[in-house]
Amino acid sequence: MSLLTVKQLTKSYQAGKTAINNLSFELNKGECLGLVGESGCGKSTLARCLLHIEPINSGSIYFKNEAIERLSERQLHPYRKKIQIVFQNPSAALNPKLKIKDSLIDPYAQYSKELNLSHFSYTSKEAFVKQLLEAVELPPSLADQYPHELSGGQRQRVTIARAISIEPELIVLDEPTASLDVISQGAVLTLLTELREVLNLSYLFISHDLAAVRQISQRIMVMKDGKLVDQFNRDHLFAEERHPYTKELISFF
Ligand SMILES: Nc1ncnc2c1ncn2[C@@H]1O[C@H](COP(=O)(O)OP(=O)(O)OP(=O)(O)O)[C@@H](O)[C@H]1O
Repeated sequence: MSLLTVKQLTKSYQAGKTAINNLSFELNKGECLGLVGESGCGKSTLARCLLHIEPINSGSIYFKNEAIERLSERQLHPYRKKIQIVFQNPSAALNPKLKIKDSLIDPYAQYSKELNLSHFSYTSKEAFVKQLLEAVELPPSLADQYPHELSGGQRQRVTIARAISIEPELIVLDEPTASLDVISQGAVLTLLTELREVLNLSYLFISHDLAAVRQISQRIMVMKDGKLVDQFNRDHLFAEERHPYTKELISFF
């Protein structure tokens, strides 16, 4: 079943730059769909358009067959809790003045009246935060610490915990491991894979790093200059019919 369908999406910036050019794809429920391409090809613009952080010029975005690209902020409200995003830089995503427990509770506090959680359960703030920290394999003692007291990898786990706290259906992961060292990267990718299975999540995993995309995704899309140039199952990455640009990315492995 298609969870997210994008049809002929185009986004130009005022400066005249076409960042996304007639892009179409489908993301199926339960899958991790990878999007790879070099810096400046339009990956983050796509993430921002999907989340309505940027307006689009033309095209359609369907979430479970409902067109969401022209919805007002009020109409979008129910979708905001179903689609979460994790950004590259966890330091920018966490308020430095808030303790980890207060950042973690924020989405739940916002949507508590509409939520029907099946994996997590809310009995008290402390207990809920403990469950979230456990889910991302962090010690409960971090709840009372501030972001600057955590490592980069721990901070990214906190932003992941926050994204999963309201049990969304789709998470857009925009370069979530790019700011981490290789060991933390691998551990976060493994964690994301486990969480997808346990929480029945779907991911759009965006990265310039083909190795990371290959590790976590079932299907892979390749983007160049705002266009999709290739799309295939992970097992077909090294197939002869790959686009020359995909082969170029493989050569950097
Ligand atoms: N706010 C903006 N105003 C004008 N042009 C922009 C804006 N944001 C992005 N662009 C341009 O749109 C193109 C796509 O940028 P985008 O950030 O989406 O690429 P990216 O693939 O995510 O790159 P990176 O991995 O470096 O973040 C680039 O040419 C960029 O300069």
